Amino acid sequence: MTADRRWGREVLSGARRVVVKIGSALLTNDGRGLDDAAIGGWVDQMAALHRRGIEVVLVSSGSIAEGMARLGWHSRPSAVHELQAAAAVGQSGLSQCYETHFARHGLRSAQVLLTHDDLSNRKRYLNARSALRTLVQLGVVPVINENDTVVTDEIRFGDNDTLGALVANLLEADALLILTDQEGLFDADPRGNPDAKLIEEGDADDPRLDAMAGGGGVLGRGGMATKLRAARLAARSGAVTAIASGRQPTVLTRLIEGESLGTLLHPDHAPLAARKRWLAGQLQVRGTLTLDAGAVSVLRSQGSSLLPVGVKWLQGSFRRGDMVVCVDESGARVAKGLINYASADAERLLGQPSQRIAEILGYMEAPELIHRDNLVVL
Ligand SMILES: Nc1ncnc2c1ncn2[C@@H]1O[C@H](COP(=O)(O)OP(=O)(O)O)[C@@H](O)[C@H]1O
Ligand SMILES: N[C@@H](CCC(=O)OP(=O)(O)O)C(=O)O
Repeated sequence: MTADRRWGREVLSGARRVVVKIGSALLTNDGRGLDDAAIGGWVDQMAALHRRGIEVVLVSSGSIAEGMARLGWHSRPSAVHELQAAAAVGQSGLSQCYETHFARHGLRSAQVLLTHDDLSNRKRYLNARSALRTLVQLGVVPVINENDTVVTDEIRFGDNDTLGALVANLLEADALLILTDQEGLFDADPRGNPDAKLIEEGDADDPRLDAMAGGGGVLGRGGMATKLRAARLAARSGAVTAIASGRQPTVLTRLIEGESLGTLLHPDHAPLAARKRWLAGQLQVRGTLTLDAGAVSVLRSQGSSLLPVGVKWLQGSFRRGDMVVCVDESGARVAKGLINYASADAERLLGQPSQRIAEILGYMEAPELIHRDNLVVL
């Protein structure tokens, strides 16, 4: 993957707006509260980027670890309400820590806590976008985390890599810089494979990367699997993703200067329109449609709407307007979109030409199951 040199590191040198994500594996002293000195070092680097005129948005984990330390808890609780309480206590500490360090550079920071709902409801998504844009225009560094105290397990980002990518989409950032406890993405998890080799550069959508990226460590949540997924999401708005060690001295400045450090994952396609990116970022999917080969081909090659005639099977219980995923006959994901019919009605339309919809259902909402404006090919 390093042999293909069509990309180049210089893309980072031209970045005007970056999202920096700092993971749990780095932020805490082995799970015992925040590593204040290390955080101070990253803030120094972010301030240096800011001085160069680069807009910086930070996504930072660490609330639960800091909350546990403040509450004197030695092991991570498993009960949700305890985790939520720890997050509430720890988030103040996290915010305070960043504020103090940014203030040393004369910079203001702002705490922004988001939930999946904030980004899946289109109105709230647009609100979040304008608030964040305003903060950035004011020269403030937004410090974003998931609002762990109010989210339920069913609908959460869980890992902050995904949140970082969605923020990169939201703000059309040029780059997502993920700092973690490894030098980058290796061809196998270096924890169990001492001979694993660093992937220096690649295409975010390269399917060969899937087998390499494993799960997370004790403190982190998603591991490389969620970082790879984040790179793919970020690529949808044209952002390049760097995954690098937060322990490398001046890692952020060196990345921006184009130094060969960590892993760089490039977008392989033109950025999607904002609405399609929003669709792609939706995590909650209510049903699955299995498409025949013809439907898969027109969706992929022509960006067509999905008609009932091309759908073979359906799973799940959903309402009109819910998000469903479309797969091919081997189960591989092809597209996602908002469906025009509830599952009970959609079921009756499978394999049928659109002209028969009114006759079968007694009404016709639309000739297609998913209109192409509401469909994103994955
Ligand atoms: N192919 C891989 N290359 C590098 N790290 C990997 C790989 N697969 C799994 N990992 C693991 O991912 C971990 C980093 O992810 P995680 O623990 O979630 O950290 P963070 O809190 O920074 O998101 C590493 O400690 C590493 O053990
Ligand atoms: N939102 C959580 C962090 C989630 C998390 O650990 O994510 P990650 O840093 O991607 O492994 C917190 O602040 O504790």
